[in-house]
Amino acid sequence: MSRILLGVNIDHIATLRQVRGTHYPDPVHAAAVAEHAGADGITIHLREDRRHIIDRDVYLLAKTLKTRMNFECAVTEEMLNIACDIKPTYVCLVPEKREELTTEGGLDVAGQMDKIRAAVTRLAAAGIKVSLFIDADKTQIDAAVAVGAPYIEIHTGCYADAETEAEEAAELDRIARMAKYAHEQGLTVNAGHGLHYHNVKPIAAIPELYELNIGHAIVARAAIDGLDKAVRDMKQLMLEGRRGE
Ligand SMILES: CC(=O)[C@@H](O)[C@H](O)COP(=O)(O)O
Ligand SMILES: NCC(=O)COP(=O)(O)O
Repeated sequence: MSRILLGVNIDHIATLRQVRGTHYPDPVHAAAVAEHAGADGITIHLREDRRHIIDRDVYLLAKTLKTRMNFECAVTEEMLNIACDIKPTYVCLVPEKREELTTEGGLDVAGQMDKIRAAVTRLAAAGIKVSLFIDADKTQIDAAVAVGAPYIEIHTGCYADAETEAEEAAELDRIARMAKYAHEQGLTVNAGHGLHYHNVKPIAAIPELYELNIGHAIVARAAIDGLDKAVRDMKQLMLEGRRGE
């Protein structure tokens, strides 16, 4: 049985911080905890609107991570400049829409080959391993090979959002077939988006997948699992305050 790796996406630790403009919770701290718990890598998405991860996080994490950074970003001059400056182990190029709630689909590599090839070439020249976040689609896989990307990440959002068992099974089958196809083309194949504790096992069973990137569900689980201690700690501090301690 081959190994499958977990990249923990900590974007939504930063979301909690940004919605209140506080200094906590700190994604740098969260990354250290995730690494201690066995994360094989840390994924962050520096969105152009800085809605969660901010530049300060990226630069600090580049210094503090013990594993490796998977830096997700849009294909813009600003983001490519930051990537080449910090030189993470991986850069995953993703599509971005300003108003979207979350990433809605894969990058259209086939529709902008020259632009993506130039970005891949530039990042590779800086010593970065480049991944393309794409749908489980043969045309996009062929395009990823053609532009010289060594990695892809298959967008699992359609599988995660499936409303019926039949739809979910069809999406799983498509992801499994395309992971095999991409692997046969020489690509290292990752997957992610929308994976959670009830849908991850069938995806993890696909033998060609090298790593899964999972964030929202892990952060959500942490909030519930940590709530008991968090309430107890607050009550204890209140008691100490009342006693004048
Ligand atoms: C590309 C991807 O799937 C992740 O970066 C995800 O998008 C992070 O969460 P948000 O979409 O909420 O920024
Ligand atoms: N690229 C997918 C990712 O990093 C995590 O996505 P999600 O688990 O937060 O939906």
